[in-house]
Amino acid sequence: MLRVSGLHAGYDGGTVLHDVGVEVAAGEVQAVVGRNGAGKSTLVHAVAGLVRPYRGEVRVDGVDLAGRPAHRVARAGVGLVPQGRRVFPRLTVAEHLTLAAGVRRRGTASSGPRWTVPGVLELLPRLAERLRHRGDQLSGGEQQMVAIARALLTQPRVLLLDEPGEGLAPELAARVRELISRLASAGLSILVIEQQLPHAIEVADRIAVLDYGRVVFTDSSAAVRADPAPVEALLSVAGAATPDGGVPVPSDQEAARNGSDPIRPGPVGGPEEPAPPPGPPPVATSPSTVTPSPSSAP
Ligand SMILES: Nc1ncnc2c1ncn2[C@@H]1O[C@H](COP(=O)(O)OP(=O)(O)OP(=O)(O)O)[C@@H](O)[C@H]1O
Repeated sequence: MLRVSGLHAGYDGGTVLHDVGVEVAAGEVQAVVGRNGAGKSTLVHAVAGLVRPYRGEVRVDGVDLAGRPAHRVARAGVGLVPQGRRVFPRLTVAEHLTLAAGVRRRGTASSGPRWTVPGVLELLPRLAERLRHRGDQLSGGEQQMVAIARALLTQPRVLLLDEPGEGLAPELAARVRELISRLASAGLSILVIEQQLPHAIEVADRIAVLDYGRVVFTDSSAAVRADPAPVEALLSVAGAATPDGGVPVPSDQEAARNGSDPIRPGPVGGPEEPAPPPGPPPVATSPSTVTPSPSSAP
């Protein structure tokens, strides 16, 4: 399982994530939604070891990985499907898979499925037809499949997906969400960044909203489906660019919640400051409805 607690992270001394906490049980899908620039990718990168947290814990099956470099985090069982896929243009699909299969995981044997190249090709049959194609000859969907296959071949217990449907045709994005559900059924803990709330509700067991680097809402997808208004309200200001295309001005309440002045600072907000009190939305605690089934590998 993945347990992130008290996570503060950012860039060049500026803080983007403030006291972030999130838990993902084995077999569970946790979606994180939030407005542009809320810190979603930073969260994924901090978990994956690509951004070094200032403080806080990133525990995978009880072992704190915070501050370890990305390759060691990967070896400890965290797979990343990055935003934009990051497929190598000159390598073939087969080469991508061979490289990934060569990454050895340290530590105890995985309780989940052990992924092999034939296994991922069975899961993603389209790739079997494209083994000789180079990265730059693949469609966006095929590149996404390569990115997922590559992550699975590192034998993750935790899978992080940063906007996996981005740039894909709706039908293909829906297939990726189906695939995510199947991977969770195989026992993985999955943290997925989703831009669209309906997609998050569809794919996830639980939803968390990140706003200005803080978790301001968390509840089951079922609860959000039944009453999406609170989350929609948190996300709605997202598109509210000012008429002149400038920086949106948060309400006073929002500014108070963020402990900042009403005009949002740029990417790095100066030296790290003590986190102001957490925002008002309650943090729900309803349990996951998913039963892990590690033995049901696809
Ligand atoms: N490498 C970086 N160096 C400095 N600042 C960064 C860097 N990456 C992101 N940021 C800043 O951190 C903040 C959070 O960015 P992040 O990419 O985590 O947000 P996001 O919620 O994923 O946004 P989006 O939905 O637009 O992808 C933004 O203000 C962004 O400009």
